[in-house]
Amino acid sequence: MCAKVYAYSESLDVAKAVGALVIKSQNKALESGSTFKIALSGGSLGKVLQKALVADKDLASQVKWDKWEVYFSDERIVPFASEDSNYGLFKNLVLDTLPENSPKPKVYTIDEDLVTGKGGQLEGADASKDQEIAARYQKSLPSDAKLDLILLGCGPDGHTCSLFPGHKLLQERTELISYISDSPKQPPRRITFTFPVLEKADSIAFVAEGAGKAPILKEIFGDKNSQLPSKLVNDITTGVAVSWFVDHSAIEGVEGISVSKY
Ligand SMILES: O=C1O[C@H](COP(=O)(O)O)[C@@H](O)[C@H](O)[C@H]1O
Repeated sequence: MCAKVYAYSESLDVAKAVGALVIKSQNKALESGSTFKIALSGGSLGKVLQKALVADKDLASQVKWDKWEVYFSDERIVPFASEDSNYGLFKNLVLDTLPENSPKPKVYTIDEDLVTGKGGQLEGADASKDQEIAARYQKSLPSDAKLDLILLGCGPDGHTCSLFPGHKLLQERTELISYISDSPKQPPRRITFTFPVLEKADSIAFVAEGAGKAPILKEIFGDKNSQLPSKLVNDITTGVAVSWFVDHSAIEGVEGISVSKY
């Protein structure tokens, strides 16, 4: 495992470091291409992105939104207006706060019509529909499925994206985006990146903060035999650069890491 760990005492400093990584990754992508392909997660990452890309005026001034192509590493199968929507979180905390005249990114979302049907209400669980939602989202990926940067969270159980411990999706090698109907974390219906997409990325960065994450980070970094999803991402050997941006409370008592400052 060669994941780099960047640790800070203050949450704002974590956000600033994540913002600096995003800008560095953006500029690297634009040296050789016309767009910056980034995948975002939901959960606690929402507020980190708001601090990094909106509230921090220096970093915000460096974001070339019109060059961005935004994907979601996982998405809950709920209406966009739901508080559970990862897209809805990014829209509320970042997109809707951009100035009226600001360039806007191209954002790839799941097909909400498939989520709500004609009635506009969330329809019941239906594996074939969730498979269709995943398949359609997979079609929105770049043809080579290569993303420049994937920002991931790490749940208290070690899940990342919507890849949960012990789930068969950890072994999925064909579908780039698959679905889960029985997520152990609410809501139950989700789509998620699978490892073939993660393995193709140029760079992956986890963001994990708070003492509540220390126990799982102890396993992720301390147990070489751990099969936790976040640990398996650390173990990817396809050349993707994996890093962690944490606060000191999240790594309290965690062994097996050498801490840097970004
Ligand atoms: O359910 C989810 O959880 C993970 C981790 O969230 P966090 O709040 O513990 O950082 C998140 O990365 C993922 O996008 C989300 O669907």
